[in-house]
Amino acid sequence: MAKKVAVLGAGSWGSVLASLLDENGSDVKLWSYNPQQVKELNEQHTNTKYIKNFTFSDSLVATNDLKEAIDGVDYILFVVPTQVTRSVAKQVAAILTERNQKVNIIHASKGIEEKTYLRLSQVLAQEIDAKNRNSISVLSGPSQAEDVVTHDITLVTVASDNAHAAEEIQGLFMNNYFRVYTSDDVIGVEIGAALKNIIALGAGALYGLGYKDNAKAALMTRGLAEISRLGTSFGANPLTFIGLSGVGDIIVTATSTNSRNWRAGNELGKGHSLDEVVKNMGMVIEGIATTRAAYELSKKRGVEMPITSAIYHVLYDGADIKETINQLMTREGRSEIE
Ligand SMILES: NC(=O)C1=CN([C@@H]2O[C@H](COP(=O)(O)OP(=O)(O)OC[C@H]3O[C@@H](n4cnc5c(N)ncnc54)[C@H](OP(=O)(O)O)[C@@H]3O)[C@@H](O)[C@H]2O)C=CC1
Ligand SMILES: O=C(CO)COP(=O)(O)O
Repeated sequence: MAKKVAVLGAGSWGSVLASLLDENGSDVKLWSYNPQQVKELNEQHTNTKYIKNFTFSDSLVATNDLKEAIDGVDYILFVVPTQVTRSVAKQVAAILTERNQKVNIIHASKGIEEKTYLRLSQVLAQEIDAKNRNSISVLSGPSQAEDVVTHDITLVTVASDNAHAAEEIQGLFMNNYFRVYTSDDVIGVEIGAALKNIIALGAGALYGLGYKDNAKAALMTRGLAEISRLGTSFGANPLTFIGLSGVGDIIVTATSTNSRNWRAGNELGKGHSLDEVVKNMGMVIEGIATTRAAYELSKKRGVEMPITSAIYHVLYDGADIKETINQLMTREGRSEIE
């Protein structure tokens, strides 16, 4: 029997994942808090603000009513921006508790919550009572929505606290263009996914400033080194960082001109202000808040993260980008592997 899935968040990624699940035969409800967007999805079968030149199948149903969206579902997939995940989870939790309903939770968002420094599986575990959930899983990897919607070959990972749930979710999403691997390293997958956005911002900025391929490779490689340092300090498996949600996602996000983080960095590199960049993007640029969260987290944990720190000072202290790059390059020499 078809699994019932509620997809919460109808931005680029939520609507494309909902479409993929619908295509795979799941019974999908796509929830958006924006009634205009729901109307457009149900009547025109388009989502023009977020996914250009694409018509969704008329079997994909959107709703503005959260109670209706999650009624009787097997899975709830959260795909709202990181910093609003807690508020949506609170609303979901109240409904599940009232109905005494038990579900499997998945999220596909990429970030660290500001102030609490929590990964999203931790946020969801705090908000949704254990008696209302069987499992919490994260779906992540190099997967630009714009490429998934055109059926480009895409490989991702589902990491879970429950091996059986990971395999079920793998089956739910897999098809001939979307291949899913399982993992038990929730910490590594979430940290890799969240922090690669910082590196994508940096890669875009380097490009905007006129730096070339060597600079990009340097940033991506040393960026991954510091992400791994932070991740392993929390107990992540180091091998996760050379997998899809580590190096894989850095490659796509730090090189794709579709990446919002890369594009934002590029605009900053060309001299535009952060306010201007955020205003013109009209979509979430997760790396901005996650840079601050990761910077503060690295200080608290005593983990050295020079690239994150440099990008933090550019974003939040108005530091000059060229001068910041010069400071990074002229630090004392050291061994590559420490
Ligand atoms: N886009 C991609 O290719 C990929 C994105 N991701 C991750 O998925 C997550 C979502 O990204 P994406 O879909 O691209 O983001 P978008 O900016 O495209 O869309 C965000 C969606 O969230 C909605 N939203 C904003 N605030 C709230 C709120 N308070 N409550 C409910 N809904 C809200 C927006 O509605 P409104 O329009 O009304 O503001 C919009 O529908 C991010 O963490 C991102 O890193 C992961 C892999 C790929
Ligand atoms: O995470 C992504 C691809 O894997 C999408 O990144 P952006 O949010 O930068 O577009």
